[in-house]
Amino acid sequence: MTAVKYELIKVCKQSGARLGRVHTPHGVIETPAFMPVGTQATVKTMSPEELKTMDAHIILSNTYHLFLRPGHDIIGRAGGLHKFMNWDRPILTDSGGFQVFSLSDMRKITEEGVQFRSHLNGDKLFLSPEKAMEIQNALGSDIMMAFDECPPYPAEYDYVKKSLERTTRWAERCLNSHARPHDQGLFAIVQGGMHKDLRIQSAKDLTSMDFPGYAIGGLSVGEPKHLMYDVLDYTVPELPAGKPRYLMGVGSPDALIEGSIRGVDMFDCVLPTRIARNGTTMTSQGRLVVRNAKYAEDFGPLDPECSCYTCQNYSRAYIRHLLKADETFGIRLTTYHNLHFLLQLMRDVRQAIMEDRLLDFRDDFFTKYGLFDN
Ligand SMILES: CC(C)(C)OC(=O)NCc1c[nH]c2nc(N)[nH]c(=O)c12
Ligand SMILES: [Zn+2]
Repeated sequence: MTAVKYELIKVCKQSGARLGRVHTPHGVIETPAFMPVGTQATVKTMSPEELKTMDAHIILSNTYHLFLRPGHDIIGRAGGLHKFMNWDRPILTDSGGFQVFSLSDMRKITEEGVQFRSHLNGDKLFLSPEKAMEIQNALGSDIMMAFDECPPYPAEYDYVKKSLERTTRWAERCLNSHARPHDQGLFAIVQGGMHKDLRIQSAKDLTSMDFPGYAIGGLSVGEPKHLMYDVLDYTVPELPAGKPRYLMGVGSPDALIEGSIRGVDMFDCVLPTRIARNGTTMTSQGRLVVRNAKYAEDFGPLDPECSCYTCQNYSRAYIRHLLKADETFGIRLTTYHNLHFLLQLMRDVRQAIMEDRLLDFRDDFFTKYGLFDN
């Protein structure tokens, strides 16, 4: 019995987007959902209480990083990741495959798995489907990701085909080796680059194994956005309507809306936390770089339409001062606002689906956010 179940609530009559719920051992996720990223067992500078105040239903963490430091065995002995980081809502852990390819060099891929050197101390390490399952079981995440290869972009057709076929074999090994002591859900990851026939082959092979959910990997890797949307247009329909669809690494406001319209239910992205650290914020009027000198005496909030803690209590001038003075509180304020902005955007998307008007919502949002300019 898998304790991760998708409940389809309704389909938007105007856009075809879905409103749903993902039930997990640690609670329910309203979808479409944005998942804040907490790679090293923390959503940078945010406390669990602040994440609950902005009503994040689920956060991400990462097998590769936690395997390297502090070690999944320590976290296991601490009682698992929920206890270790004091987060009692759902956690999704990425499988580490992607991070090996993007973070460490000196790596060697074989059918068995991937040999690589730690990007921290150069230690020779090895990750395989079985190892990735062992680590995620020790972490006790509610949703685990299968061990996959995210091919570089662009990549040769033959390489992408060989890679997706190995990713499918790896997914099967995860399913078979995946003992679910915590009733964890295991999502497979569809690959296939930007090739329609390969994406459909990957989706068909994986859905024939009946996973509790399906992720779409290998996108948002530098391809133009319209190409990502084309891939979604022909890949999402290959996935079962009764299971969640998770688009990995995607999180700009326009991509969250366009992905929801194409039937995606879950998203994650480091964007809101990463750009916050260099003083870039997302507001209803578009991006605002609060470090800019023009805000030195701007005593208004980051976003006049935002109800978050940052916008209720602090001015652009104050936040700019903190960032210029390298005061950590400044990054906490921009991070809090950016995460709240995307979580609020997804609440508005869910409301628009409920009222069958998501396409109208998209047009209004894009006009205000200045997305028709670029
Ligand atoms: C470049 C960024 C990170 C924005 O996006 C991607 O690389 N997108 C793809 C991606 C993100 N996270 C993944 N995890 C796994 N297992 N596999 C993947 O393909 C991906
Ligand atoms: Zn705000």
